[in-house]
Amino acid sequence: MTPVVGRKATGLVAATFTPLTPEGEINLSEIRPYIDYLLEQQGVKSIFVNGTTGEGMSLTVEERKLLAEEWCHKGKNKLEQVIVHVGCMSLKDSQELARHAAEIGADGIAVISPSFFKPATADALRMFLQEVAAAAPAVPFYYYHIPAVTGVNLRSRDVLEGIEKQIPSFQGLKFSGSDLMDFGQCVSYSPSHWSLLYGIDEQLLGGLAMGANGAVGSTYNYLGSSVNRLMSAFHKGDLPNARTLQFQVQDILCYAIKMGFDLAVNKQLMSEVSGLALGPPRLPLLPCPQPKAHSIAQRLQQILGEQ
Ligand SMILES: CC(=O)N[C@@H]([C@@H](O)[C@H](O)[C@H](O)CO)[C@@H](O)CC(=O)C(=O)O
Repeated sequence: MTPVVGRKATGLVAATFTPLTPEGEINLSEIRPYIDYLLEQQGVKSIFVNGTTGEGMSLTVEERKLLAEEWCHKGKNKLEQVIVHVGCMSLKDSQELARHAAEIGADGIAVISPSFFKPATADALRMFLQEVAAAAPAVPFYYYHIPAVTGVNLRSRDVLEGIEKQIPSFQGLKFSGSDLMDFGQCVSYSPSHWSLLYGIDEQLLGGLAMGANGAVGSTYNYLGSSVNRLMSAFHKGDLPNARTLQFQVQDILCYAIKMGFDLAVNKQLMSEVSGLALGPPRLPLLPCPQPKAHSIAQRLQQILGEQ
């Protein structure tokens, strides 16, 4: 089978939050202004939807389809890439979402490992990924590694072994892990058309040094402009400046962690910084008290103002 070679994803990719109404229903009307905010205020041109930040696993298949469709339609001719996360606990649900992503013209699909019944080996995980990818064979495919959330600690490098033979549409890896040796081994194994996207925002510089082509993360929703400068400084070889900008991200997150940082806080923080009405998270996540997010947003402005 001829390999599918998609456009290589590079630069910053915002892992989007899912806008909900105060009543907890998906709020599609907020998606157009959200895209405009990312482009105009943060200089972020690509998005990753229905992932961890988007509470994809807490949404129904139908809701995920509606959201993916809205992000793709409203992002058309504006965004560079819309990558849709289609991973589910059920292979059948993942295949349904993969087929749907193909129909709506997604630029890529990504799949996380199932985490209730976990794959016992890298081979088992690759077989799962292969079955999902086969449902949308013309759509560039990414494996999404996030061991702290899934509890699946298989080395990504083992998952990538021979993967293009099984998945001709394989396009890259979204690596949200802290094991830079495993990430480095993935980079050194990768053909040049793959895209290796790093996913721990507070240590992006380490990922870039190891060879990441870009980054996917939640904080690029509201720190994109600053992290774009970090990436440019790195690519120009200006490490002191890149480090200063990375330390700012770390200072913001350290403050947020002290205040009790989780996805609910992160989502409310994005609402505070952007002015978008993203609504509450979905249970079992509990809404973040507004003053907490407000305090983090103030610290963020202060730290960014200090540059
Ligand atoms: C566990 C987690 O949510 N990780 C985030 C990071 O962007 C994370 O929020 C950030 O590094 C702050 O810790 C991303 O890797 C997740 C992500 O890209 C996604 O939403 O799919």
